[in-house]
Amino acid sequence: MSRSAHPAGPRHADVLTEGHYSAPPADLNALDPKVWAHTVSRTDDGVVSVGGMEVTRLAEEFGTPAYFIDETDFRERARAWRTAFGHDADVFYAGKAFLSRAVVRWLHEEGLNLDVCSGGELATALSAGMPADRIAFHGNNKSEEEITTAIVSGIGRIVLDSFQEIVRVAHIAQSLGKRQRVQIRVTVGVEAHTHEFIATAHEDQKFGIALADGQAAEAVRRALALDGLELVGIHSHIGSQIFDMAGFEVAARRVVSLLAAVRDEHGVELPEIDLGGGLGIAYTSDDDPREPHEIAKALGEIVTRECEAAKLRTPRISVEPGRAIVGPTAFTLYEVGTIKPLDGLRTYVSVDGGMSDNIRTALYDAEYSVALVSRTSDAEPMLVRVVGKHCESGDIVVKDAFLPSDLAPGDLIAVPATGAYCRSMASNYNHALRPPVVAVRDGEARVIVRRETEEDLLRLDVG
Ligand SMILES: Cc1ncc(COP(=O)(O)O)c(C=O)c1O
Ligand SMILES: N[C@@H](CCCC[NH3+])C(=O)O
Repeated sequence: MSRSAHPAGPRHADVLTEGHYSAPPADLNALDPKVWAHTVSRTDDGVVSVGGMEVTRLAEEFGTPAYFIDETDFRERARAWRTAFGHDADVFYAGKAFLSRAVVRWLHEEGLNLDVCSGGELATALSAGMPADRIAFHGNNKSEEEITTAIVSGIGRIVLDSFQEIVRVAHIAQSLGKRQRVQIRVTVGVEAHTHEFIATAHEDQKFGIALADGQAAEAVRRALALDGLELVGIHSHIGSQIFDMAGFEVAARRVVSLLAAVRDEHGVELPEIDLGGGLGIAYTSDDDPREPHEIAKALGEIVTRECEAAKLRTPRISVEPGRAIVGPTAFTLYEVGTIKPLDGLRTYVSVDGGMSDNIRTALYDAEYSVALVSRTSDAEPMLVRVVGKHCESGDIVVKDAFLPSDLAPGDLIAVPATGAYCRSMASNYNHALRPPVVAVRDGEARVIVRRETEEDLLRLDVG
């Protein structure tokens, strides 16, 4: 990302902080469709609307901070993934990105499957009517209780993450008189180009069983020998917020070579491979994500080519996009509070939320965009840092951005692309009340996850 001098005069931000900022956009009132949900636009009076509802009205009715999710956009993106992969592949939405019962129903209606990674996500999915056989269960440390519940519910597959878990799941399934469909998660030894904390295919991290040193082959050997397991495939997930397809290509190639090795050793052709999620989205105008049909085509071609070369039947492919479906469909609406210009640096704009509703900036140095949405402005751009109200100097929502210099307390600003890993990673730090998620569609808004109350907090405090 390029750096530029601050338009309003001499600034020392370049030397004094690690912030990265582009030149201010030509038009601060413009909303880049790359980062905003599909139905977001400005009305003639300058107020931003989503799903046919103006944010000023939404703020009045639902308060701030709040997440607004564009249901039409969510459904369109889910459908685009399903149709891109067609009948020969399955799309499992990764519930960790954001899960609620309404979301489960939308997914079910749009024909997607679901990946869960905890008993809580499984309970949410089942309670909203997702058929158990369309659910996959992930995690590096599933409890015996979670495994039992999953098997009893008739879950479609459990993704085995370690040697110990192979034995554990087999034992539980057998004691329940069942044979559980499973995949083995392997680490293919790829360094995905993303933040260290969200890269998962290199060896020195907690997920999966390494392909290296014959470990994955040994895991297959053990799984095939256990009566409680029906080994149906191999799983790889290389990390998250990735734009470069090269890592997926290497992963696909290595997984197919394991399938060939399994066929050669055991005479068994495993019928499935899962290539995980991890596809990046646009958080700022500098990001250029790929469309689902491009991704589907690229992955399908590699797998087919590699299988032909290895004389294998092409396995059924599945993928697990989370962020790429839900991320762009929501924004967080905040009310501006204190505005503090720091001479020679930037202006700190405090909002009524912060790291409790979006931890990603503090955790991953994530970049976001921001816009004034309750009105337009022709004022000069000012370099801002949007910060929350928590007791941390790292409580930053948007590290570097431009907002109009006439910004005032009471204005509404919105941060787009907060559908993934914001509400799902929200916390009660400083006893913050987690914001609601409001679904907007065709001029109607309804709460799908309500705002927390002080009673909710106190209910857990039984001392
Ligand atoms: C196993 C697995 N599948 C799918 C996902 C979803 O990733 P993303 O939201 O980046 O698509 C994750 C999270 O990174 C994951 O760990
Ligand atoms: N929570 C991460 C992604 C990790 C996904 C789970 N493996 C994020 O916000 O980007």
